[in-house]
Amino acid sequence: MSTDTPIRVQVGGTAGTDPYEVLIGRQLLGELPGLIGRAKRVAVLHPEALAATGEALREDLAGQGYEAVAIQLPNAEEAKTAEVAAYCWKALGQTGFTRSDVIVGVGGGATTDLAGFVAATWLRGVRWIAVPTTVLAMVDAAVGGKTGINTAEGKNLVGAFHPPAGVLCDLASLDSLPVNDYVSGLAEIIKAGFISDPVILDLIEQDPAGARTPEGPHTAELIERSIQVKAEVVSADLKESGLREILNYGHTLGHAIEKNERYNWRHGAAVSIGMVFAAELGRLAGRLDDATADRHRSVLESVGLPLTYRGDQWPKLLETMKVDKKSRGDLLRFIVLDGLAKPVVLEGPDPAVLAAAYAEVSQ
Ligand SMILES: NC(=O)c1ccc[n+]([C@@H]2O[C@H](COP(=O)([O-])OP(=O)(O)OC[C@H]3O[C@@H](n4cnc5c(N)ncnc54)[C@H](O)[C@@H]3O)[C@@H](O)[C@H]2O)c1
Ligand SMILES: O=C(O)C(=O)C[C@@H](O)[C@H](O)[C@H](O)COP(=O)(O)O
Ligand SMILES: [Zn+2]
Repeated sequence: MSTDTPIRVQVGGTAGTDPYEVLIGRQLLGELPGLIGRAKRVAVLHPEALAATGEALREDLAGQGYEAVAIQLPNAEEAKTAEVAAYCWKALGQTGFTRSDVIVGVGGGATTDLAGFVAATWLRGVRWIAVPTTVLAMVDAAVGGKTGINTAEGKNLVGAFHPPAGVLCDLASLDSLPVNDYVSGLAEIIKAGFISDPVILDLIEQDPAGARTPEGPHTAELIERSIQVKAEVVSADLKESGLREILNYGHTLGHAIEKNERYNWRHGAAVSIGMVFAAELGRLAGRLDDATADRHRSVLESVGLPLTYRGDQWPKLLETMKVDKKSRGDLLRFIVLDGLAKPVVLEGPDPAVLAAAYAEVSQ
């Protein structure tokens, strides 16, 4: 991909939603003023790990005449709490942040989820721009307008649908990402492959080692294809009244594992195990063929993602899954595959089938 001209993917613009663009390329910060528009104040929310980036951006915006403040957040999931949101609300209040001002979230998915949530709740909604700096945030978290925080009872239990005004994916930011975080993002890329675009799986299988680094031969294509999948789905169903549930493939168990690990695991690692579980569930429910189910294990393992979790945790995980957002009353619902790229909802599976699927991923 030429990195001079960014790739532009349009999201939304249907069913009364405002359209916005996801830009993929390098040196994209020049696009920010156009997105910020006539705001007087800009709040740059960034994680501790990107303190220098956040401050440089604040200075740059201040130099352009904006009243710019930087708000530093804890790294990773520690940012996705009610306390951190309240800290941001206080900072915005002290800055005199109005409805015409703009929030910029620069960081991984935890940062963009929190920044978007603060934007959704401040004055009942202000504009925000996502500048994702991890693979996972580029291909998934920053696109689609799901924003939120975790509670002790579960992942993302509090939140709002509040799409950004634009998303700037600067591939250069991936150079500083630790390999574990890079690989975590591959889980969502692989998810996009299984639910919608199998070329993604072919590209990773051709060169799994290359897929683990930003220098890999297919990095830009993998990111772009995954963003296309996400963009198509959320454009058709922003508020998850149907189709959007397919993006939750692997997340029913994945989120329960994250809660069980007190949010100390990376999201992609938990979703990886969740996808192996969902594949086994699909197979045991008589829907998914053996080859596609087995392909989950091989492709996830080839890039270094985990496939198994502690067997003795099943009763707790099952309890947590009951408050998954796809549940309806007492009915557990899962996304499974009816075949490659054919996601469907499996409602109320037999508890024995669920336990048998978990036995296949338990250590
Ligand atoms: N809203 C959605 O649709 C959606 C979709 C998928 C995932 N998510 C959420 O995204 C979160 C996971 O996001 P993530 O995988 O990006 O993890 P993350 O945001 O926790 O980032 C991982 C770590 O990398 C640091 N970091 C970020 N960018 C960096 C860079 N360029 N160089 C060095 N360090 C950097 C972060 O500070 C953090 O410590 C989860 O909370 C998950 O629930 C949301
Ligand atoms: O965008 C979506 O919709 C997704 O389900 C994408 C997931 O990768 C993401 O982790 C999302 O935050 C999960 O949403 P939740 O509603 O299950 O919390
Ligand atoms: Zn996810």
